[in-house]
Amino acid sequence: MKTLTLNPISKMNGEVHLPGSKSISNRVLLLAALAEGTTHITNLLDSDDIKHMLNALTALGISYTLSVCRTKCQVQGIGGLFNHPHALTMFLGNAGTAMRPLTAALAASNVDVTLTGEPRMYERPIGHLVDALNQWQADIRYLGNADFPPLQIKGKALSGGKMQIDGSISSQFLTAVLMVAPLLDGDSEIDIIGELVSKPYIDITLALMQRFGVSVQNHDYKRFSIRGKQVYRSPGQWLVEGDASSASYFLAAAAIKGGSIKVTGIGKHAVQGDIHFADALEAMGAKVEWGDDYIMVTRNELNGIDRDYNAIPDAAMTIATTALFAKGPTVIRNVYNWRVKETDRLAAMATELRKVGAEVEEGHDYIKVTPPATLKHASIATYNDHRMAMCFSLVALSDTAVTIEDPDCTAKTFPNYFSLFSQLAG
Ligand SMILES: O=C(O)C1=C[C@@H](OP(=O)(O)O)[C@@H](O)[C@H](O)C1
Ligand SMILES: C=C(OP(=O)(O)O)C(=O)O
Repeated sequence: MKTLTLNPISKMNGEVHLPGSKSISNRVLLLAALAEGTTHITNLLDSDDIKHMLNALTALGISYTLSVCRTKCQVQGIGGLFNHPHALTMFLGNAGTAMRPLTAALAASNVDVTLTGEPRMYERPIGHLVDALNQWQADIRYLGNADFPPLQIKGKALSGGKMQIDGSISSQFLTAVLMVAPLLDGDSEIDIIGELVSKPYIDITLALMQRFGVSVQNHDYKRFSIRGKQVYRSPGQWLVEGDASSASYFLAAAAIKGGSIKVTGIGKHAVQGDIHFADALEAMGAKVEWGDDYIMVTRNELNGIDRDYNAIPDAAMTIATTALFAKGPTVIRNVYNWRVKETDRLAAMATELRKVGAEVEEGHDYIKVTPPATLKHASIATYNDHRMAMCFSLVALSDTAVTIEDPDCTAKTFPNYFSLFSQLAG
């Protein structure tokens, strides 16, 4: 297996222009395909998750042109739901932002599609979404285990109406039904069962739908009302914000071993909740400066903090390895759904943090990290989880090297992460 050893780094400094947000890239591609008009997207993310969405759109007959660098894309919208005469099979890798929204959009389209993915995708639950769509009389079958992909979808016109959806495991299920609801014949009223997780991702969905001309009434994240028979209209140009989750590794690196690092492409007005990772770093002691199009972090003494990270589950992983450099313990709370992402992230994080010498308490939905006096060299297993690989690069900001197994797993969201990270070292 390929490994990458990062030698100890004494200082991190510089500026990074962030690749486009994964969450926004895949939403905009889908909305642009369903909209009337042409959407000219710039700063599109070029990574595996986005390739899966693009391949799905190709299979469905959507016309688009992609620039050579794959960060500019011009999408010709079809002004409504998909319509494809032949049965299709689509491989969606491990991209939640492709699998979940496409499941809802295809269930309401004139298509016959089998959705497949990587082995881990077959362990990531989708039952809450399928149960919800069944209340609208969708025809979706499990081809493997009940409640998990692969799925067979015989799409047909759905008329919307009342729906109850469980929001306690993933917000992506709600995102999926919100995006399709305006295109149905009838009005929809969606009630959330349980406490909705990862709420800021719903804000991203609603903000993007708004830019495509459709508004949703949000009753305190407990009920959503959407009129049917609407049309998405392309806003014309779309500049994708930088990826705030990807920014977290650089901002944490600055907090630990700056100097200062400035990330550009996101700023104080960004729509992604993960920009608030910078608030957590500030609460730990780092200095943070916010601009319209940048966030800059400067090193300071770091202290462990105890927080609820339900709103920012992806960036919260970066707090777990930043904790190795803080005084006192750090507690990351209310992240049960780490267990159903690229790997069981609570278990993986606990195992790998212990390898570098940390004392770790792994709870049902939290992790407590107490740093060691000195870090130990270790070979870090990454579980085909891009964020495990990126988080553990921070261990090199010590007097100890770190070896990252299968570093190429960052291709899911950030193929050139390690080269950008190394450029800031010195
Ligand atoms: O909607 C999105 O773009 C995402 C929502 C989050 O998932 P959950 O809602 O499952 O927590 C996040 O972890 C994922 O990386 C992207
Ligand atoms: C959970 C993640 O991905 P997905 O969009 O596949 O859910 C992630 O990127 O951390």
